[in-house]
Amino acid sequence: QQEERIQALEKRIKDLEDRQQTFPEVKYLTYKDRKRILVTGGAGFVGSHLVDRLMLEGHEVIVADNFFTGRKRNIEHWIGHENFELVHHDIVTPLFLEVDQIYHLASPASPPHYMYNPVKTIKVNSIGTINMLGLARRVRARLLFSSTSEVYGDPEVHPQTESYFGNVNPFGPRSCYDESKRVAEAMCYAYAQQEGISIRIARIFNTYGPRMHMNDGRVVSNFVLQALQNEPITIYGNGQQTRSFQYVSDLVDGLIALMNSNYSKPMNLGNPDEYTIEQFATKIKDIIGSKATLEYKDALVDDPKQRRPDITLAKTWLNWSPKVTIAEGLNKTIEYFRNELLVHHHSERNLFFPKEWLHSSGIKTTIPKDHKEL
Ligand SMILES: O=c1ccn([C@@H]2O[C@H](COP(=O)(O)OP(=O)(O)O[C@H]3OC[C@@H](O)[C@H](O)[C@H]3O)[C@@H](O)[C@H]2O)c(=O)[nH]1
Repeated sequence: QQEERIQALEKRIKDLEDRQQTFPEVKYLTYKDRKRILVTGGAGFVGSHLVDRLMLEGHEVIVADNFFTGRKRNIEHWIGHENFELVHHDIVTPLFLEVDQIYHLASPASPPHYMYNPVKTIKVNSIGTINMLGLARRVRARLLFSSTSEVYGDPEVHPQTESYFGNVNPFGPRSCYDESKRVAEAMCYAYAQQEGISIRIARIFNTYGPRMHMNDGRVVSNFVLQALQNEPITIYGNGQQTRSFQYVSDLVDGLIALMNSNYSKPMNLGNPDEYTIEQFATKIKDIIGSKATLEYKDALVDDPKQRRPDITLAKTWLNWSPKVTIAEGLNKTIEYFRNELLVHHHSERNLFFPKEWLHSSGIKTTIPKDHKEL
């Protein structure tokens, strides 16, 4: 009987040991170099990739997220790490923290998500941004605002330069997003002028990659999931509208470079690699080798007809340009969604961690067991 009890205890100890969390090894920064950084929307698609990079670089990171579109599992590999903190918070109510930098990313970004609750979309970008600028003023932190290519609306200038004022419908289904992002840019300008706040504005163009939600509804995740399941690929309108797609790691490089630069006017961050939506559907279908057919649906109201960033400013000021080709980026994304489709139980995890980042900047790493190489 004693023997049995010892065996049971040994099993319990082993189970507990197996459950122990291991973290990717982060760089050590001294207190002089280590920053305390708030990432609003840090559990979202772009936010979580940014958090990975800031953590690996050795900073203290606080994520504030209301989990409207963000997910705990995007950042769960950092929960418990001494440099990391997750706050379940909706920034429409003020937040009092002591930080050096704020990456203000909180906002639904996919058209079906931001149109789902347009009042909330307006609130997060207006009241939420005022609250974050107020926080920046109180603690004298620098704030980077994640603006969007949608400030150009349905552009009549192509490619879009930062000096173009845009062609936005102020009264339509997209206006909750486009106009609230525009007013947020105006708020950043006003706070910089009136209160001396250090601000950065990234106008982010279409971005894709692992950790996009299965229900995201944007074109990349829709087409990849449809092609993988041999379901009809839904093209809105005639498919002749264009978009230019950047892989998420390029965007993260750009965001960090912009934050740490001395450039305080709006800057485009995107990949000028432009496709019609019809071409893009065929491309994804071919890479996957899918039998899916193309299905043409009604066009969306006010859907921009063309979009491509002019990235001269980012090249000049940040020495930044996108590195990941569409083939590389799509392969990683397709692999991620393939794994997502295999998950049937909560215990089957599909945690994505970008391993290539672990090997950059000489960071020595321990890779958590659950993380799948893509
Ligand atoms: O299933 C789909 C989804 C989308 N589309 C089309 O594909 C194009 C791209 O649509 P997405 O929904 O991916 O993204 P949009 O370009 O409309 O908006 C995006 O712009 C830049 C960012 O700020 C935001 O992430 C998002 O608002 C649109 O023309 C859309 O009509 C389809 O044809 N089929």
